[in-house]
Amino acid sequence: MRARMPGVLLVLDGWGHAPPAPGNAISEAECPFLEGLVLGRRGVLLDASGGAVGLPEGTVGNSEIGHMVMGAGRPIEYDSLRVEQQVKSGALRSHPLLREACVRLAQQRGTLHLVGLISDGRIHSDIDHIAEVLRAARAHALERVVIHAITDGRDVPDGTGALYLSRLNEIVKVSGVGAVATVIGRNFAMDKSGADHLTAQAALLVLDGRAERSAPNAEDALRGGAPDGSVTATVITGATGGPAPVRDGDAIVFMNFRSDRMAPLADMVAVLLASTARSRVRLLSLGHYDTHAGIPALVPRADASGGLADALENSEVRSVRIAEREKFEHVTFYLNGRDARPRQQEEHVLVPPAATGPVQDHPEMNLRGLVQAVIEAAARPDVGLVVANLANMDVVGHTGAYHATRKAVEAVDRAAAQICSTAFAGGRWTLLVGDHGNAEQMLTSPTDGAPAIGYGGHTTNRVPCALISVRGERLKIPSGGEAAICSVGPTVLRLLGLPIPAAMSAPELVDDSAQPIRQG
Ligand SMILES: O=C(O)[C@@H](CO)OP(=O)(O)O
Ligand SMILES: [Mn+2]
Ligand SMILES: [Mn+2]
Repeated sequence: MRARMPGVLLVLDGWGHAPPAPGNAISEAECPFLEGLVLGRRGVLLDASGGAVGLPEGTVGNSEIGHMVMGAGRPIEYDSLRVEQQVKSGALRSHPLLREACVRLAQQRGTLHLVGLISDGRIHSDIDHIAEVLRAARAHALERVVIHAITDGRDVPDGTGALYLSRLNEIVKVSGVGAVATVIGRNFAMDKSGADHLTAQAALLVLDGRAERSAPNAEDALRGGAPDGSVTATVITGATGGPAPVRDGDAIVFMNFRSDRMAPLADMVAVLLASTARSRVRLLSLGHYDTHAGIPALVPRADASGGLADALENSEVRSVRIAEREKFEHVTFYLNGRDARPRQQEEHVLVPPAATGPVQDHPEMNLRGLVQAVIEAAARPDVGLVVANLANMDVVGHTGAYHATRKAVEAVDRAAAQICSTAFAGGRWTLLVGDHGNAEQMLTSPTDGAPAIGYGGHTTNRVPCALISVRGERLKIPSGGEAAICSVGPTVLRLLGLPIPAAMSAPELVDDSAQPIRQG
């Protein structure tokens, strides 16, 4: 079926809104098109963080929850919220799978290994969850518990790694059990680019204590001057008295609640264990991981089905999903409610990278290729909806490189303007929205009163959402005064002229009073 009113959904990744200020790479960039959308009457501001989308209150948004709730048309309890609920209720500590693992370890004097990102960025992990599992280990009187610490510097300011490792040592001291056995940066342990040699360094460190260097304690592992995310594999000799290789019968708990960046390591660990006669090692993960290994999760995922993808499929409306590598899963798997089933009416275009090397050296990434793909798809009369993610403000923003991020904003501005005008000329509406803030705030104070330092992470700021419509409709915030990016799914369906499923409880944002849509 052809959509009566075809359109384009552009997710401008990391497009948040904040008042003009130093460190606001958007207000300080030359971006007349985006600025006009926000300042003019075409746009509204939407919540993209905390409880409004299904995250714990006060938590910054992220690309997974952002795309998921846009597609689902309602807030979805994110993994971090579910873990937090289980911590509060005590259910995590007494979880049957954890209990079973601990009982076995206690009987056989095995070692519990915890592998996790050590920060409170709360995008992939929270250091407090480690404290909770250590309490469980203590309750079972486990003698050997070791922590394989992954240093962050992306979800929290770079350079704070040592602070978090000393906080971890405090947690260990208070819980009376555990020791940090190894340290490695997230750029190795949580690589998801498919660079197996990076993942392997982390896997061999965890499994066999294999590393080129050692340090007497965790904080000393950071003394080499590398960014926190790039700390090379280090064995800690002090507390554990040398490496703590995984023996058959041990248990490993992956402590990140988010899957995407931990799944490659978890999978490699599973394969290496099986090939080295350690198949009785119990593997568990805090949240559900999309692995081949099928690792049991302590906290199951929330259902995000019944959203945009199902509605498009049911109405037989064709959509084309377009992104560069970094955000490809977001416009497909996550937008579809973490559902990888192929759909007949859906086409995917993976835009290849334009250049190699540090992204801050080519902040425009491959916007040229992406714009071309969007324009080609939008020209096809059989395509009802084109969805594309313009990743630059997030991907370049994460480097913390301010000047490059401004360039990224300017490149996105030009690309979005070109797409909108071409779509408009072809009779299509375009809805533009951020999935969470990033580029609008690139300074932060790590502790109250401390001077601001550079920061490339996500924010809790609201995000702009704007409509360029052929029929002249505008967006409105429903009475009550607030809306979140969960409204994107129903708004897209409304603009396409399709029925909105009951599961999408968020209000659509099309303002009838400005330009009534003739039904039928
Ligand atoms: O890169 C990532 O893993 C996170 C930040 O840690 O960002 P996003 O949610 O945009 O993927
Ligand atoms: Mn994002
Ligand atoms: Mn990001």
